[in-house]
Amino acid sequence: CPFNISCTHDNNMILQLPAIKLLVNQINYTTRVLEAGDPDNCLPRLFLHHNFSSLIFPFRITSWYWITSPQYDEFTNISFFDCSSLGRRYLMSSYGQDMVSCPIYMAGFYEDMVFTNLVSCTKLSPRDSPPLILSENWVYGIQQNSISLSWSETNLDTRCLECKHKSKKKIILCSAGVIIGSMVLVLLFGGLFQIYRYLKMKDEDHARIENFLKDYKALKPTRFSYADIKRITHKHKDKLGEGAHGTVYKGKLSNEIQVAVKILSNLEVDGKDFINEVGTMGKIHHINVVRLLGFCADGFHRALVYDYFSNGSLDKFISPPNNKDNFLGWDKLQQIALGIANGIEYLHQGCDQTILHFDINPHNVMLDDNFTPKITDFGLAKMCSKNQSVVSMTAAKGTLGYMAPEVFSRNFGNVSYKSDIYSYGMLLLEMVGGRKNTKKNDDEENIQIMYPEWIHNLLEGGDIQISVDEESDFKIARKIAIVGLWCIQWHPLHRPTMKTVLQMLQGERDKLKVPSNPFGPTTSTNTNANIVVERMNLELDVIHELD
Ligand SMILES: Nc1ncnc2c1ncn2[C@@H]1O[C@H](COP(=O)(O)OP(=O)(O)OP(=O)(O)O)[C@@H](O)[C@H]1O
Repeated sequence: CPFNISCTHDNNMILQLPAIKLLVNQINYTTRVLEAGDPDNCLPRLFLHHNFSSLIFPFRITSWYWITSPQYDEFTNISFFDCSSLGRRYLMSSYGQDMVSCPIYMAGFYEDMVFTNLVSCTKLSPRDSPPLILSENWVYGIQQNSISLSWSETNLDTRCLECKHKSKKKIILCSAGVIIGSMVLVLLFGGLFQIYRYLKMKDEDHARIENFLKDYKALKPTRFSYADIKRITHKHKDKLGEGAHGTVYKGKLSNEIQVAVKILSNLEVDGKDFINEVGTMGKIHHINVVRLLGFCADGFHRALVYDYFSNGSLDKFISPPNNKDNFLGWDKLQQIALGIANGIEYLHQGCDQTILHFDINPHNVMLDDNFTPKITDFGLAKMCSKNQSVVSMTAAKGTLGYMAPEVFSRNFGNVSYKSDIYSYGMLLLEMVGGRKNTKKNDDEENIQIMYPEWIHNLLEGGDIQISVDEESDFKIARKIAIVGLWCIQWHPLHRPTMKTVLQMLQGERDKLKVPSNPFGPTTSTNTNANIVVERMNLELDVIHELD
């Protein structure tokens, strides 16, 4: 269409022609005439500047009178006046009508200048356009802001004249449609999102379970072939050390985890240590217990695979505090003492069965990168039911210097979890004193076990061998020493449980009572006293093997 008819929101019909816009008052499709006006109420202005007939193409200007009786129509020369200085409603047209809001006045040849007050207006002479001659009826209509336009059936498609204005009903329907559509969309997307979330959750659940099962499997020690062990240790390339039961090598699992592999010596024919180690360590998990990652039982070859600890074992760090190279500091030593106590408490109380280690000593405590202690070497461990207070033992076992007296002889009482407490006490005293409680004789064969009497001297203020720079350090050293002394009481009944040990280590240090010196008041400045065999002169019971 060369023009456009649309409807405004206040239900007005607008005829948009290429250069001008007219307000349509009515359309008669039968007579093919529409009546229109200037939206600004000033049709004369459109005639002043433009060749009007070209502006309204394809419509033609027409008159109702002319349509009905053209013989009455008279044509006249047109003049234009600018009456803006008069203001509105002042001008009277020759037809006796008020002129409203249009400052331009279109006057016919016979216009009464005085009556219409045109003498007060300025006459305009349209420069570009030729002199305009219009019918009187048109002039009247134009002054009233109304003009009739006709179209011929041939040059206009009637569909172009249909108002595209949406009716209120349509708007309501449309809005309702949009709202309902949006709601349906929201519900649809909401539903889809819920389904997506549900599926995602299911996926995550599945992945979680898979990961759990993977971890769960990894928690159980893996069985390796000897070929695996050779591959893990790169054919025993990196030796970490050698103990009584075998040699330890550094290695790497396929997932780059560093491990320590203990290859048990073939001399160990009955394999009890191996069974003990796998049987106990495979079941337990605690921050202060070394994790057994795997084992190998392949023909005569037996091996145990543990987490690797770069700081090695605690014994490396037991040295007099004035040896600054290896000394960890009293705070760290206290943390280590607490960690080991936690580990032992877990073994005694935290599992289905009580696990007695029987070989607590500084060699069997590994230190991880943060110096968190990890108890290892469960070769001598024994599992017993929780309500079993006494353990039958067929032979003394453990490491000299840390073995409880009752493990040597029943004269001192029954073997029980208190035997581990004794070993732990000895370990504590070694940590405080930075010295061994065993001494090799000249022949290197006989090992003398020393009672750390020096500790009593220390606590009584007589020992000057521990160098502590600060008061707080001295308090830690004193606390560890007192707890150590309680743990190494001759009689198992007098030793505290691990729970009590933990309370003592965590509690206020000043409140701890020093246990009595088993040797009575002594004037000796000797820092060690020989235990059991020499001072107590006790006869040891022979413990018979039962099985
Ligand atoms: N998991 C580990 N990570 C790093 N080093 C380790 C690990 N286990 C053992 N070692 C080192 O290997 C060496 C030998 O250890 P092993 O436990 O065989 O002997 P031990 O504890 O010294 O003596 P024993 O056999 O009498 O218990 C030690 O120096 C120890 O520090």
